[in-house]
Amino acid sequence: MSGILVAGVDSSTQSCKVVVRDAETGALVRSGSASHPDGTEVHPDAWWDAFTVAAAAAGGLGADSGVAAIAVGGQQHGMVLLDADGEVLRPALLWNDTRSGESAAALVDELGAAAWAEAVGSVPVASLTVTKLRWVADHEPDLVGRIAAVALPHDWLTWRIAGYGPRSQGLEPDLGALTTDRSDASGTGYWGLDAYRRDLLARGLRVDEATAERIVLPRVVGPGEAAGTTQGSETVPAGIVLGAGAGDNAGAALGLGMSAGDVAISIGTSGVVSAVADRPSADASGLVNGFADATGRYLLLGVTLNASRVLDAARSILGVDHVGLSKLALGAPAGADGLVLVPYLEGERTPNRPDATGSFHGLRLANATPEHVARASVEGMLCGLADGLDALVAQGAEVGRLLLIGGGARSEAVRQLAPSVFGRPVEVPPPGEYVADGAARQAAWALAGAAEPPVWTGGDGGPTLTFDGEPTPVVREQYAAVRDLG
Ligand SMILES: Nc1ncnc2c1ncn2[C@@H]1O[C@H](COP(=O)(O)OP(=O)(O)O)[C@@H](O)[C@H]1O
Ligand SMILES: O=C(CO)[C@@H](O)[C@H](O)COP(=O)(O)O
Repeated sequence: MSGILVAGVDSSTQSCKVVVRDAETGALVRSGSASHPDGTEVHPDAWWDAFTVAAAAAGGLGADSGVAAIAVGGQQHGMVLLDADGEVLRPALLWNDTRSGESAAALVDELGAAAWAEAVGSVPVASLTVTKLRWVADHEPDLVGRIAAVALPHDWLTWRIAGYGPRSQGLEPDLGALTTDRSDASGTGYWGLDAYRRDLLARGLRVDEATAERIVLPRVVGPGEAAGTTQGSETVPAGIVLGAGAGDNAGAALGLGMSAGDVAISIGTSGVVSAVADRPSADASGLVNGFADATGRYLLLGVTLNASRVLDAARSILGVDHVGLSKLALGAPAGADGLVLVPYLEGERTPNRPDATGSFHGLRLANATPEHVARASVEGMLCGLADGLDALVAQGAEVGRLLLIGGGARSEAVRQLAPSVFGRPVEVPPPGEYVADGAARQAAWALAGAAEPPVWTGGDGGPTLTFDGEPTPVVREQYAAVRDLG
């Protein structure tokens, strides 16, 4: 142990988690978390409030805490609009807010899917920030002229931690101090993998390029670079080094130490299949997002809107807890005797169906049991992810290990059924906060000023478990037969 500590933050959809680790070994020293409000439209102040509670639960960041650097991983794509006084112009529209589905379709019509994929690595869907800007231009046009800066959740929280904020709260609204990193910038739809595309920002907002030039976009801090140091506030003292931070999926890749052949399957609010790559990708089908990672490489992502909350919904239907749902699911046969859940409970992004709803198919007297409903829920959610894995493979991703992470990976049923649905063994690293860990590693990297991220050996979470099982192709076959029926 070095005695020097670093903090990593995961400001995710449902909560804020803070880990404090030893800068040299990476050993976990303290952690804390706090919930975020429900909903797909959230005032950023709620992220700050949750951060302050989570940081306090993690022992605080005060001068005597030993924390010398901090970085923030965050839910991607959320649109934070600020005016010249640093005031939030409207609640942030989150990645899972699908009201901009028509705006996404319009943007794709205007340029063509292939041109978008070439320009920014992704074809716009409702999740991407640029579609939310178009929605504002079309539905809240009075706001457009007041936009002085556009930021993402991790950018805004980093800025607040640095000590900046709205003038009305007595803070310095220095918009020029906003920072981001390649990974999060690459999810906006107006960053061309090495520079902002002001023309696409202008297109999103329906303004001319001169106007788009005047809007502050966060400075893109390079991997391992420091974004600055904190100014000092009630929660965070002055002089703490700020790492660049990252989009949560890039943060998880860094936290897991993913290399070629590793594919992470994250079951959080979003379901994410991701792999690091040496080259950018441009999937004109729109199934795979070509983002950047947090180390200077790239990240291929297949993302669904429906993952852990499908299990939460099944628990609510069946009136059971997590353990109860697993027991029920494991009590029915593979394929749930023909009962299939297409789990588009929040609309869907992959495939692009922002207005879809979920549906059960194949319900008969014989399979109308809690066990079958539980089984179909777990299998339906996993089938959505398996489709995402296929899309990544079609883009050339190499699949060596499958690593299952996120809150849903704690489910015994998910662990046991995933290998049969994916047709491959699955590794489950010890339960942990891999996004926050990745951010902590970034913080240590920025603090060291080294060329490469630190190699951490202070493992603390227990063994990685391997799950295997006979492939059950019938599960995916019957899912594929009804998936597109609506
Ligand atoms: N044992 C468990 N089994 C299944 N799901 C779980 C379990 N524990 C937590 N979860 C689910 O994990 C989700 C939160 O996971 P997390 O990865 O933190 O999400 P996010 O990053 O989107 O905020 C919640 O929907 C919660 O119900
Ligand atoms: O939209 C994406 C990635 O493109 C999501 O992965 C969000 O980044 C939210 O992540 P969670 O809060 O569900 O972990």
